[in-house]
Parts: sequence; C-alpha cells; structure tokens
Amino acid sequence: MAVAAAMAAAAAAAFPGYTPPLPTTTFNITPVTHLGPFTLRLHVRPRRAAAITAAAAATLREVCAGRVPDHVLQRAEEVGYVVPTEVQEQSLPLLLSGQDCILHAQTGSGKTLAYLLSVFSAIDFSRSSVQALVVVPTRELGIQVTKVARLLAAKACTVMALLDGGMLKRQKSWVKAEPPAIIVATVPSLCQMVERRAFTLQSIRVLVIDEVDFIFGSSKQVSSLRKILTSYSAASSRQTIFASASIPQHNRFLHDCIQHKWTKGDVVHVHVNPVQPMPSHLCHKYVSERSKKAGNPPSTSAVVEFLRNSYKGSLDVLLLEEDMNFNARAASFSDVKGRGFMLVSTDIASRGFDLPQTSHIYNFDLPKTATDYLHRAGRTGREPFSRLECGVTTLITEDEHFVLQRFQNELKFHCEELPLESMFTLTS
Ligand SMILES: Nc1ncnc2c1ncn2[C@@H]1O[C@H](COP(=O)(O)OP(=O)(O)OP(=O)(O)O)[C@@H](O)[C@H]1O
Repeated sequence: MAVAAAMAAAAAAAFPGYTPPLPTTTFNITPVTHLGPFTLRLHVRPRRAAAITAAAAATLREVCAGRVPDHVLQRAEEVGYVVPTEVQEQSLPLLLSGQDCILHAQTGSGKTLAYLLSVFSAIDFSRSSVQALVVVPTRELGIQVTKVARLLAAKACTVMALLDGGMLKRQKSWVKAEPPAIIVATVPSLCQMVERRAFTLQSIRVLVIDEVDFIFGSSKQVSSLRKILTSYSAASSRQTIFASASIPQHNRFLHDCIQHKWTKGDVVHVHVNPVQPMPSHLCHKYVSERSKKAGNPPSTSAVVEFLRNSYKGSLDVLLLEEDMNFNARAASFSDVKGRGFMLVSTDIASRGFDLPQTSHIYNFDLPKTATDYLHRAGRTGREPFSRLECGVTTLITEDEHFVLQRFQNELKFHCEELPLESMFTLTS
C-alpha cells in the first residue's frame, strides 16, 4: 500500500506554478500492526515552485506556433504552461506534425500536456463529431485529464468523460444528440458505448492510450484495447499516441505496434532520460523491520482508523481504494484536491495521479515490481516542484533486502538505510 503524505492546496494542482504558503510540520504516527510501540515521525516540508526549464530554448507558444490554435495557447499560458518541459520540447515537433509517437518519459514530466496539445492541433473546432479519444486506466486519472483538457479548451469544444461508475445511459443520449469533440474514457466504459452504438470511432483523428503498459498488462482489458486499436478504427486514418513512464521491453513494444498495426510503420519512440527512469532528485530510504511479515501489509481501513484517531482535529486523513463505491471515491478525490491532507491509498493512486505538492511517499509494503515502485515513487517530485528534494520511504522485512536491491539495479537509484532509531521514537 502506498501512503502519500502531502500538504497540498487545490490551486496548485489546477494551476501549476502557484505556491500556497505551507507550514512546516512534523507528525508523529504510531504505525499500526507490526510496529507496535514506536512512533514514526513524518516530516512535511513547505516547498516553493521552481522555475521549470529556465534553460529551455523556446517557449511553448514558439514550439506550437501555427499548429495549435491561439486560444488554446492563450489558455495554456493563463494556466501557467509557458515553458515546455523536456518531454514536451522533444515530442511536440513530432506530435504536431501528425507523427505516431510513443511518449516514454519520467513520472511527472508533463506527458499529458504534450499529447493534449497534439489533440487540440488535430481537431476541427467547427465540426460536431468525436474526433479525439484519450483512453486511461482509472476513473481518477480520467477525471484529471478531462479537467486539463477542459481548462485548455475553455468553451471552444466539448470534452466528455466516459468513466467507470458514470451515468452511461444518460451520456449515451448526450453523445448522440451533440457529439463531443474529445472523449476521455476508461476501456470498459468506452467499449460499452461503442457496442451500444452510441458513436463510432471511424472519425477519430487522434487516439491516445495513457499508461499504456498498465492497460496492456491487464488481462481483463487487453482484448478490448486491441479492438479499440484495430477493429473500431484504423491506424492509417488516425494519429496514435502511447504514453507511460515505464514501457518494459520497449523495443519489442515498438515492433508489436508496427506488426499488429496499432500504429503506422513510422511510429517514433520519444524516450526521455532512458538511462535514468527514476527522477534523480528523489531521496530513497528504507527501514528494515524485523517483526514485519513480507506480503502482509496492514489493511487500509486499519491504517486510516489509526491515523484519524492520532490526528483528530490537526490533519485530514483520506482514503482512496478500489473497494470504495464510486461516489465515495469521487468525494475523496475532490477532497484531496482541496486542502492539506494525508492520503492513504492502494495502488489505484500510483498511476498518473497528479498532486504536484506531494513531498513524501511512505510504502507500508514493498511494491511487487520495480515498475510499481517507480510509479508509486513518481507521485512525488513532479513538475513544477521537481527540483526540490522529495522523499520515498519504504518499510521492508529482512527477507526483502535483495528484492529492493534488484529494484535499485534495474531503476538505477540508491536507497539508503534509515536506522530504526532515527525514524522511530520509543514510546513505551
Ligand atoms: N510546461 C509546463 N509548465 C508548468 N507545469 C507543467 C508543464 N507541463 C506539465 N506541467 C505540470 O506538471 C505536472 C505533471 O504533469 P503530468 O501529470 O502530465 O505528468 P506525467 O508525465 O503524465 O506523469 P505520470 O507518468 O506520473 O502520469 C502537472 O501538475 C502539470 O500541470
């Protein structure tokens, strides 16, 4: 279970570059099951926005000139997207010329804006038809991407979210009556709508699959994803963009893209920071805990209950996990965007979740794979705060040392042992 501890303000999520004043706070937590009588000290630091890429040669407006409508660029600037991040600088010239692309860059590097600008450059704002489709793995990521797309579109076109737990029946008649230009969808909701003939994907100009390795890795979703890529629309008639911070065996994936006609034959792999997949400013620590049993993390509800009792009145502790109903998930999600908080979450929040001011991640269990570790860690150290040092602390058992070492070798990062006594204060 990943525990993202952060002091954040909603405005920072919606308006990059905005820095609300934050107090420095140290929280003492007594972890729940295996740690018994210890107090865990959580430090939450205030952090200031860093100037993003002062050294970047051109502004976003210059990179997109003549390709992205002026009103979209205007909105982007108002929101705070002025200078392109590295992945945007590298990919936008290709994306805006209509090239199929695999965007492969570190977590929090700004892939969403890169592919959305491509979407806005390709759609015809005067046409009433579904022209762009962004496929996401989770409802929460869908809400986030929809929000950025709406922010950029202002009222120039409609962006509809077709997400699990949504009102698909009602949305079906809306899509038919007034087709939105852009749809952001999870795979099951999208397939339901297409199978019920609410709309076709024939007129799609841009198809984006975000967190592509995650969706391909789900046995439940993979056959539907293949249909979206090949049966419902043809690669030759659209621009196809895949995005993720991790594309294991990317050469093989590139080969498959061409072989299976998921993309055109001249698809480009934009790989930013290939040598260092993990953002370098993250500070990794681990605590070896003798009484902890591998693969036996405390339940989320136990952790939440404990933390809520410990922080009554001083800190909001929120929960986000798959088992919650969609309304409760939506409430938690909008709450975390609203004020300072500590979020207790399962891996549902480990992909794409963008809370830019998250400064600490606490892994109560060791993630199963190096890729999972990378994505959980990537919830911190995100643009525009990425130049500041952020921390990832993982509780492991003695048996898990070698697994963590394997992750370090694979992702090329260094994880320092945190002596138990510097992290815990004996309270009994
Ligand atoms: N050019 C820019 N200027 C300022 N902020 C930016 C810029 N581009 C993106 N951001 C901000 O950077 C943060 C991370 O962006 P985004 O969510 O797109 O990352 P990502 O690469 O998709 O990460 P992940 O792989 O974790 O999903 C967001 O808060 C976004 O608003």
